[in-house]
This record gives sequence, structure tokens and C-alpha cells, in this order.
Amino acid sequence: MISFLMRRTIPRCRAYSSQTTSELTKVEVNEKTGVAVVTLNRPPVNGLNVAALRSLEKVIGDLETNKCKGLILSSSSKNIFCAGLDLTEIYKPDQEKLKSLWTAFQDLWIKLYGASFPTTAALNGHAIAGGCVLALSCDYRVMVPNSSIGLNETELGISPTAWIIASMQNVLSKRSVELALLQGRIYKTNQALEIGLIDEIANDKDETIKKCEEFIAKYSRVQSLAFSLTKRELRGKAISELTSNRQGDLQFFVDSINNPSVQKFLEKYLQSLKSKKN
Ligand SMILES: CCCCCCCCCCC/C=C/C(=O)SCCNC(=O)CCNC(=O)[C@H](O)C(C)(C)COP(=O)(O)OP(=O)(O)OC[C@H]1O[C@@H](n2cnc3c(N)ncnc32)[C@H](O)[C@@H]1OP(=O)(O)O
Repeated sequence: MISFLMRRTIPRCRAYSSQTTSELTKVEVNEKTGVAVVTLNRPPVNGLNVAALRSLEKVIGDLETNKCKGLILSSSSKNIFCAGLDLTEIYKPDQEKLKSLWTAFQDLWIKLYGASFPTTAALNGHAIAGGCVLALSCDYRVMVPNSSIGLNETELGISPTAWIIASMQNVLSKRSVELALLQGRIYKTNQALEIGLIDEIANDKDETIKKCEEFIAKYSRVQSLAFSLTKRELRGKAISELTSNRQGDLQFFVDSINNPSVQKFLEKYLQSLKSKKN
């Protein structure tokens, strides 16, 4: 459990106190503001396996319980926010593990997209596929230059499910969503800003966090209850639709991943990632 004991006399430089809940997700809470920096920590690329997804979900649940004032999602990697689901878990998958992976991803999305406090993504690097979904689930996105963000699902031969589309529709124009999803496009930082996939560009990781803090500070005069009820009104439909069709959504993902052409693509894709270094 994350402790939220505030000591208002703490000097600014010591304001963030480390409260590690797991090696996979580090949590630091600013004792002055109640804002938490939550850092994904699964090197090398923050690939999302079941443990990483569950760890982040638990942290968000704890922040919810402790009436957190805002969340800044960041990464311990130098140039990668998150490379999405762990591809090694979806290539030649163990069927039970595959189901657990998607169920954990659904659970995490429900908590993050529906969080009752302001949420931001401090994108210190690439945010691909599932990494982009995490960013889209937040209320605000700040990214460093020369990074990539997007949902490359058509490359894999699967289509994103309704709640992933809803997360993107929440941020982009209808036209941009169509182009982004149908083309499976990955955007560079400046292109992402142009279409509204991110909200701001920052020079480096520290500045991404500072800009996220500034965004969250704008809510200091907003009543927490009004904030959470309004957010629920805005996002509740997409969440209810998933909640009432979790099994169907799971089956769609499992069938898509088990499709032989998807597995064949994944084999080549993983090889191409490995051979980049040679
Ligand atoms: C093609 C899949 C598209 C799915 C889209 C679905 C859209 C709906 C979303 C919901 C479902 C979500 C699904 C997913 O998230 S699937 C994961 C898709 N992710 C990717 O396609 C990203 C792949 N990675 C990269 O493009 C690059 O690694 C990246 C730009 C992120 C970083 O490049 P960099 O050059 O800095 O690093 P390397 O490529 O050398 O990677 C370092 C090592 O990490 C391994 N790696 C990379 N990504 C993953 C991953 N997602 N899972 C597991 N492992 C990964 C890579 O192979 C390197 O390993 P080695 O050091 O052993 O060589």
C-alpha cells in the first residue's frame, strides 16, 4: 500500500519520496502535491507481460484508494516509453498465458482510462502498440523529439478492439483515427503533435515530467468529485461496453493471435527486431 502521509515542510528538492511497490513499477509520490510519478521498469523496452500489467494495475488501484491528486506515467528506459505487449508472449503462445495477458491488459485499461484523478503520460521515448494504448488512456501526453508513437496493428494482421479504438477516438478527429488505424501508422513526435496524438513536446525526460505536473496543477481548483463524475460521464460508455463483453473481446484477441498468418508474421517480425543489431 502506498502511504500518502503529507509533510508540507519538506523542501522542494526532497518533495518526491520513493515508494517502490515492485521492481516492475516504481512509484514516487510528491508529498506536497499528492501527485505520483509511476515509472515502468522492465528493461530493455518495457514489454508488457502479465506481471508488468498486473503491477501497474495494482499501483493505479492503490493510488485510487489513497485519493491520489494526479498520475504521471513515465519509463526508466533512456529512449523507450513502452514497446507494447511482450511479443515473446504472443508468438507461439501458451494458451492460458495468452488469455491471462489480454485479461490483465483489459483490467489495466479499465483502471487507467477510468481513473478518478488526472492522468498524464510523460513519453520519454517510443510508445508503440500497447505502449500507445497506455498513453491514450491518460488525459494528457507530452513527448520528447525523435520518438515514435502509434498502433501498428494492420502490420500484424489483426484489428484493434472497440475499447482501443474508443481510446483513440477520444483524442483524435474521426478522420485521423481512420487514417491512423487503417494504415497502421506510426507517427514521429512532430507528426503526432500535428494530429493531436500528443499534446506537447518537451526537450527531455525531466521536462516531460515538469509539463505533466503543470497540466495536473490546472486541476487544483476543480472539485475531485466533480472531476471524477464528469470523467465517468465522458468515458463510462466505452468502459461499460468492454465490461459487458469481456469474454467476446478476449476470444477475438486469442483467435487473432492464433491465426497462422499472424504467427508467421510475428516470427519474421521478431527476427527482424533481433537482426537490427547485426
Ligand atoms: C506488430 C504488432 C502490432 C500490434 C498492434 C496491435 C494494436 C492494438 C493494440 C492492442 C494490442 C497490443 C499489441 C501489442 O502491443 S504487440 C507489441 C507491438 N510492439 C511493437 O511492434 C514494437 C516492437 N519494437 C520496436 O519497434 C522497437 O524495439 C522500439 C522502436 C520500441 C525500440 O527500438 P530500439 O532500436 O531502441 O530497440 P530494439 O528494437 O533493439 O529492441 C531491444 C530489444 O527488445 C526486444 N523487443 C522490442 N520490442 C519488444 C516487444 N514488444 N516485446 C518483446 N521484446 C521486444 C528486441 O527484440 C530487442 O531484443 P534483443 O536485445 O534480444 O535483440
